[in-house]
Amino acid sequence: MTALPTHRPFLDLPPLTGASGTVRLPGSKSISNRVLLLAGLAAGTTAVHDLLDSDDTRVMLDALRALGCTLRDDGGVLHVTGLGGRLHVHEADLFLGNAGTAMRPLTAALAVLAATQGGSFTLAGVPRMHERPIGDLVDALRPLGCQVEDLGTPGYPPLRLHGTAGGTLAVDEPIRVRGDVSSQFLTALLLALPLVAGTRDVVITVDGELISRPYVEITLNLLARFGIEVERQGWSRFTIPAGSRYLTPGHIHVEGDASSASYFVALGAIAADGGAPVRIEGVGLDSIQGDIRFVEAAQAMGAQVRGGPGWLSVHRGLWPLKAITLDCNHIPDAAMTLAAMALYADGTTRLTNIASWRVKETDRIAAMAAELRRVGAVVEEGADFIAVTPPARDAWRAAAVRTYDDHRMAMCLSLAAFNPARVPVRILEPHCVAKTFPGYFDALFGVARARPEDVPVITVDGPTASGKGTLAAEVAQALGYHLLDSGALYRATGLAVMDDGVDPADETAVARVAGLLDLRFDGGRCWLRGQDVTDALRSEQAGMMASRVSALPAVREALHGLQLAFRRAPGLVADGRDMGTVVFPDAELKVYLTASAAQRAERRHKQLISKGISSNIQALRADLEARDLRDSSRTVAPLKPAEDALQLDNSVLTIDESVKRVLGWWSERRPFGG
Ligand SMILES: Nc1ncnc2c1ncn2[C@@H]1O[C@H](COP(=O)(O)OP(=O)(O)O)[C@@H](O)[C@H]1O
Ligand SMILES: Nc1ccn([C@H]2C[C@H](O)[C@@H](COP(=O)(O)OP(=O)(O)O)O2)c(=O)n1
Repeated sequence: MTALPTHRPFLDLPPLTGASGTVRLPGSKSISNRVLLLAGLAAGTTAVHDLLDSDDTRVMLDALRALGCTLRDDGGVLHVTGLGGRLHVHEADLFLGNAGTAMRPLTAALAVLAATQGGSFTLAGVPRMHERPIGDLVDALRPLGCQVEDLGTPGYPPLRLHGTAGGTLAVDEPIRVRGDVSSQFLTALLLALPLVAGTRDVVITVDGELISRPYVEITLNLLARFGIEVERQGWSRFTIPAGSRYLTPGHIHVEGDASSASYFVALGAIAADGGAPVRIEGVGLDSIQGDIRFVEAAQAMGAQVRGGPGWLSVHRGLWPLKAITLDCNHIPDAAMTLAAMALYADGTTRLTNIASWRVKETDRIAAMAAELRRVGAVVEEGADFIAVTPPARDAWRAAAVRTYDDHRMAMCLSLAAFNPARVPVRILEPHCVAKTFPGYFDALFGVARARPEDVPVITVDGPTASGKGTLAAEVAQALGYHLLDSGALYRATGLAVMDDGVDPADETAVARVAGLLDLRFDGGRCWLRGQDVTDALRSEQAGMMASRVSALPAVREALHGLQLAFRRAPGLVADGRDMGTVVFPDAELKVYLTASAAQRAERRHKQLISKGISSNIQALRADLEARDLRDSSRTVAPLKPAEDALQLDNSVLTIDESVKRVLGWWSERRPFGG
């Protein structure tokens, strides 16, 4: 399962220039939550493969668990043992975050179950969820005899669903539901009403024009996988046949999220060339998700797309992209990505029939208009349309864009980083992507390229035990940047030299070892020639040996390219002795960190004790002073502050205070203000 992204207030994207390579998509949110509910209602155990791990699926899983379903994760396959249509738990308070795909169907299912088997359930979410309408669903449920109590504003969550055992529902007449605000109300009824289709057909009729039909198709498709063959007359009448029962298919595979694919289709159209396209795996032209038709819209704007079952391959065709006018009713979520592609079009792109955007995670029409204007676009918005005219080249602005706790805002706006003006983009509250795509930014940086000179670098140089490593790691973590512990490269060279029995004074031989260093950093551990050397690297012996071999010019030369390769989007924090003076002379911020020798000896002493290594503080101090002397008196790349470095003596500062100081300096240098 994917790790959730760290909550950080912002993530800065450097200007990006190209993209190529493969992205493996996480599972579809719409399919995941429907499958979970169906598996939870069915009898028996369903093995769910490739389930999306995200905020929205997590709240659904928590709800199923609270209702008495058994969930077992077996090496990435989730085994769900369902209720078999019988309530195991008759009272529960469920928190459903901002997941419409959990709130709507659970409301319908629990209303029906409480009304027939007795129970009391409250369903609540985050404040935004309490602004998202559910009245049309409640209006469909109440005439059946379901007791739905508004706990806040009528027509909006939170709700309480209750009833007494032995109740029956009035399902002889067709059940009417409005289809023109959200198709999720119809989906919710379709998923829940098989529970009461024992002895007679249950008919649902839709009032008004049904929007977002592709999502209803997903519902019908998945119901069929669970043994329920709904008969459909056009898009206005749906019949659940008498005797319908949820039957687990045993195993079910969740395909990749077609809406998530849209960002990478767009990326390919904007930034990949034919020789090295962006390949998307997990969803393909055979997808059951309506948003796969985003591909046609992207093609209309100029994307070159090939695809097959479970894959797509995209590169740039027309450039600039072609502005289009499109009715987006069939791709409500993915259409947002067209608004971002419009930044690179040859005129005004007009997306129409998108009124449903206004009742999603946020008012997406207003939010998109405001944020695209912030980067420099000219945007017109109406009740159900948005029209985007790209910024002229010199009108692009380095903007801090808001994301409104809306994953799609964050993912769409990241595409603004490909601007021709080479200005960076700051994404505020970027962790909102966890709603559907926790690894989005890693996936983006995995395929997107930046010019090295556009990738920001912060250097932290200074003597041993001044706290460089600690400070650099914390700053990198706060900014979401990569980390280069350059000392580790010299230490690893030292270890390899000792291993091979090479004379540390033989410059050519040591440089050869450095040039062939087989070193890998992974999950906070370090591997040398396939062996975990994380602890060995930190030994004082490795430090001393590193200090010796690092004085050899040929060794420094051999490690130079390796260090430069760490400069990758979104940014780098590099610690060492010569990061600011030699390796990254153009770094935007250079910090020279010092502390008194007494402080440093004491810190190292404590550090060693905490690792269970005994040491003598006097000897440590003598060693570190010897190392300072050698590091600063060598002829090549000696330890000294870069001319433009900011000095920070942290003798009397805590780690937190040092980190705050450096982040403060950094924010002053960024072009975003504040
Ligand atoms: N500002 C600070 N105040 C107190 N202790 C610190 C501070 N910065 C770092 N330390 C501690 O000092 C020790 C050495 O820090 P480290 O980051 O390993 O130094 P370096 O990379 O410069 O050799 C660590 O145990 C760390 O927790
Ligand atoms: N950029 C660098 C980093 C380290 N070195 C050398 C000099 C140092 O004494 C050793 C070990 O560095 P490291 O940063 O790991 O050591 P400390 O954690 O500061 O004790 O490597 C260097 O010459 N240039």
